[in-house]
Amino acid sequence: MALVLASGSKIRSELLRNAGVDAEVDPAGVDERAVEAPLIEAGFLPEDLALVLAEAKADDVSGRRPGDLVIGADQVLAYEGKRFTKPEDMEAARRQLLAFSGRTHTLLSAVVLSRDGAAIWRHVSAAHLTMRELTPGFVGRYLADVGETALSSVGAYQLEGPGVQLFERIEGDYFTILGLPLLPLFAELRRLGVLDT
Ligand SMILES: Nc1nc2c(ncn2[C@H]2C[C@H](O)[C@@H](COP(=O)(O)OP(=O)(O)OP(=O)(O)O)O2)c(=O)[nH]1
Repeated sequence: MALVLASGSKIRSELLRNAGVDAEVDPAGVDERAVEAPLIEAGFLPEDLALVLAEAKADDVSGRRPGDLVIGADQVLAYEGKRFTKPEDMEAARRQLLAFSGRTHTLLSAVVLSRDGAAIWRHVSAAHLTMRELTPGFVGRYLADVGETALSSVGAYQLEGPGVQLFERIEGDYFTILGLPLLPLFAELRRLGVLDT
C-alpha cells in the first residue's frame, strides 16, 4: 500500500517531505470549477466547498490506485461572504491585496483520505488572517519582489516568505494557512498505522 498525495501543489509535497513523510505525488485530474459550480449555485458554505473538492481529488486518484491511501486537499479563501480562488494574473493579485488591506479574511483548508475511490476520513480547519493597512506603493513593491509566485497561492501571498509582511495578526494553525493541516492528518495516519506512533 502506498501513501499518495493527489495534489500538484508544491508546498503540500514540500510540507510532507520536510515532515519525513514519504508520499508519492499523483495530482488529481478534477475540473475543480466544474465540480464547484453547482455547489456554489446551491449556496454551499466555503468550508463545505473545500471538503467536496478535497474529496473529489482524493477519490479521483484512489479510484485508479486500488489499495493505496490517497490524500486530497483543497483550500478556499472566504472574505465578506465571497469565495476567492487563486488570482488570475498580477493585476488581479494587486486588486485582491488592496481589497483585503486592513481587513480579516479566512482560509479554509480541507484534507480527505480516500481508499479505492471512497473517502474514509475528512477534516477542515480555518485560519483568520488580518492584513495591516497596505499602501498601493507597498503592494506594488511586494508583487514586484515575489513575482508570479503570488499567483500560486489563493491569497496571493506565501506566509513563509515575504507574504508575512502583509499581516498584523494571524489566528489559526500555520499549516492550515499553507494549505495542508498536518497535525490532524498525521493523527489520523498514526491511527491507521501508516505513521510511527
Ligand atoms: N507556499 C505557500 N502556498 C500557499 C500559501 N497559502 C496558500 N497556498 C497554496 C496552497 C495550495 O497550493 C494553493 C491553494 O489552492 P488549491 O487548494 O486549489 O491547491 P492547488 O490548485 O495548488 O493544488 P491541487 O488542487 O491540490 O492540485 O495555495 C502560503 O502561505 N504559502
